[in-house]
Amino acid sequence: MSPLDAAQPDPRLTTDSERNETQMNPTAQAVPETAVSPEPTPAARSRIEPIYVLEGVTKSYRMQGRTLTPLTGVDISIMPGEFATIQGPTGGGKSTLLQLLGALDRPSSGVLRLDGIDLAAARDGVLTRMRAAQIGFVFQSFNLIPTLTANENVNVALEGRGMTASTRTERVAEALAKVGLADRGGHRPSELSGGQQQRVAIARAIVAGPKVLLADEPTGNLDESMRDEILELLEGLNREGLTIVAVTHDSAVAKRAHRRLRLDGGRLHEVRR
Ligand SMILES: Nc1ncnc2c1ncn2[C@@H]1O[C@H](COP(=O)(O)OP(=O)(O)OP(=O)(O)O)[C@@H](O)[C@H]1O
Repeated sequence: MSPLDAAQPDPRLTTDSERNETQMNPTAQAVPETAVSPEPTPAARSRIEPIYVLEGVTKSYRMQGRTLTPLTGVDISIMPGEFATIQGPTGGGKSTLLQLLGALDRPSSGVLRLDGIDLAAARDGVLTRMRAAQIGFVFQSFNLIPTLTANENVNVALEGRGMTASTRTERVAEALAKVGLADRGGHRPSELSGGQQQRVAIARAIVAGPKVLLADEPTGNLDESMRDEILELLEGLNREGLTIVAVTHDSAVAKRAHRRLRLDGGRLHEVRR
């Protein structure tokens, strides 16, 4: 079974309230729309819940006596299986929004639900478990540990999950195979190209079977051909049902997404094609 096939929250990582939430709202665990075959009926479609719901999300930072508010009221729903990009001016709050979506920080006000759970109101432990069970992250600078091999870098994401060493080894091998690096597990980042390093980072992000991949400029450090390779990889993962939200300055990336969003003046707008 691939890690993406196992994209259900690990019951050992979920709280009672999360389990109740799942029982009360089974559609929150629905198979992503893009992975359903044949096409769901309109009635079935209406039962698929958004993976993210944001209502009036604001975020302020207090710095040296000044208050800065990069997000002034973000409203959006993202459905399971979507591939969305967020563009916008430098300093416009894109990374801030991605941090909120990734449960790395909380909104100052508003509602931000991931899979039915309001992250704005959740305790720290719930945010930690949501991050571990539901979310994978990819960054522009790959953020691999230089002294570790590709296998070891991917393995880091499975620490603390109560898996046996052999299960972890199997999962790591599956994830590296999925990103096309089955034969590079023993290589350190310095022995890999930029595109290959980003593939390792993507393997690390998907190895635990998240529902959502959040990417901050995933192709920002890559040349055009490597960018296209990474985009094809992300598109393939998305076709298998992974929801992807990527911040990007690159219109070529945004053009490949189902949904283009623009963050401007602290609010998120749909970009018409
Ligand atoms: N932890 C923080 N503390 C204080 N201010 C912050 C913090 N994080 C971000 N900011 C400020 O919030 C604003 C939005 O920053 P953010 O990094 O979200 O923008 P961005 O759209 O991702 O920018 P870029 O495209 O340049 O990466 C900036 O003015 C930034 O200085």
